[in-house]
Amino acid sequence: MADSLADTDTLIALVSSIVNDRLPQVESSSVLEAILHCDGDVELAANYLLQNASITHVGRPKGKKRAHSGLDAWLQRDAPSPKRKLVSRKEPSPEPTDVLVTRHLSPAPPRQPRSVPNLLSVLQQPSTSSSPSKKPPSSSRKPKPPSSVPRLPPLTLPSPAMVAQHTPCTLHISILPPELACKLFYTMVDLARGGWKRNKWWLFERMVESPHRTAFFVRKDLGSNQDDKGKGRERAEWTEAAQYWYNGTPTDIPPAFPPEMEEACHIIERAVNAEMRKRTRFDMEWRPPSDTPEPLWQANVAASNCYEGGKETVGWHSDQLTYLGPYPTIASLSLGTRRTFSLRDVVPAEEQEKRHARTYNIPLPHNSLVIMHATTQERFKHSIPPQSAVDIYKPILPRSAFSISSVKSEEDDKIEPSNIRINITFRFYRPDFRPQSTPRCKCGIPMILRPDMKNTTVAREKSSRKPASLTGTRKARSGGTGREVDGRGGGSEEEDGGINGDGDEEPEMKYWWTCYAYAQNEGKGCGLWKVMDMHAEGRGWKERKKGPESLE
Ligand SMILES: O=C(O)CCC(=O)C(=O)O
Ligand SMILES: [Fe+2]
Repeated sequence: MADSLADTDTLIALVSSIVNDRLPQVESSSVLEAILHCDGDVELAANYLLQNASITHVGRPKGKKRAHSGLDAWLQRDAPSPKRKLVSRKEPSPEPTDVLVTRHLSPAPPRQPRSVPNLLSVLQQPSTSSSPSKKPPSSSRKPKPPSSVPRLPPLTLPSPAMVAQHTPCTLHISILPPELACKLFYTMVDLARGGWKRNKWWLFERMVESPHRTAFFVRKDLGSNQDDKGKGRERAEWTEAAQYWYNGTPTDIPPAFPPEMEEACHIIERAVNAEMRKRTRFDMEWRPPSDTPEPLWQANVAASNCYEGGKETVGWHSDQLTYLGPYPTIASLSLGTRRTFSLRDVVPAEEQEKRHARTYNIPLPHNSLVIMHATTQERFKHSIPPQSAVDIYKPILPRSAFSISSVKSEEDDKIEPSNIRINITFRFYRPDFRPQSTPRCKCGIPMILRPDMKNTTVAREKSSRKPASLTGTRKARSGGTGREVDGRGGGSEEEDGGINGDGDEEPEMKYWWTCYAYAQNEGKGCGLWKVMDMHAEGRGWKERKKGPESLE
């Protein structure tokens, strides 16, 4: 998916391009690990890699032309990079032999003052002007807390209770009947082997590739009360949207959910709706029309990832909201080998001098579901980090128990241990964010929607806002759920404004439409961005009430 890969994979490609002269063979998992250790600081991560590769002299070999001078020039324009001395550490002790082993970088060096813009903030923050602009952000250096503010170590959240306490997610163990989970695992592994792709996109002058394989599915039986024509139109539109899962690459018509996925989806929908009914909702969240029997949440697409071994990863990102809209709920099923799902909160601009972000690690066993509730995409980034070792997953039944393949072999009777993790994210693409409504940039390409995670737009507008709204913003950020649970059920539009009161408790999250052409257009785009305006764009349940010209 375009969104999910842009952030950290952008960093990976940038760091790789810097160290490439000296470390042409460096693996993306090692680069990623260096970036994680160095908190997203490109230069520090590059130096760290070079240091770990026992290269003592940082600099360019004489006479060798740098391949990406444009990018380098851009990186260095802000501040020249001084040479840094980094401490070299030892490799960790050898891993046990019954697990997969990949090369593991040593712990992070002591942090150094930054001299190169942090690419995460540069790439994600538009300029402070609210009009469309292609100017890069004026301030790329984030304020940092004084050294007296403690850095909180990563916290492992092994239980559903701890996940709910610290994050806006819920964890559901053994969500599917064991046989169904096992069968779905086999089905997805076979599909992945049959041709799932690594996402590819342009980064400046270089084509980069995701460190895992992926696929996108559209649900055939949407179960809504639309007629066949309506359903057909909706399917066609989401098919068009599918290419954005592949970073804007035009794609074939995505396949329908396989039967096992459909069966799993029904169970997952029940769990998601039960959970959503316990939570209050945001004004900008989706509400089904009051005259339909539709549940609060109904998956109409699914994206799947296959990670083979501990080296395959997905970098820090929040999911692109182009079709999900604000405050989406995403249900993420894990099958196969247990991997760690990491969440890290994004510190808003107004708190950046007061606290550090914290990483939360959730081990996800086979057949577990993480529901990323509203605010997860707005307040946190998530990743599947590389692991030096993974546990082997042993399916409970052999393939032959399911007659999955038409050609039977003796192998089908054996239970093969696996180092593969399959992830399926069930998603609801909103009717009021359907592709025909996506604004286009000057390149003529649909833009992508991203949340203003750092609240830079709100911070800018602070002076013109009423104090109650500020309280609401903070309230929604604190605590695990990111909002108050009032135990009310339902939450159809008839409750009219009651879901978050008069809006005072709703964080004033802003969203930006940004040019996305660069991902496929050899790294070139127009850089256009603009703030999304639900009202002016006719989106959301309030606009739906206003009449026929609205989007639904
Ligand atoms: O594999 C996972 O659990 C996360 C995948 C993910 O974040 C994504 O596909 O957007
Ligand atoms: Fe994601």
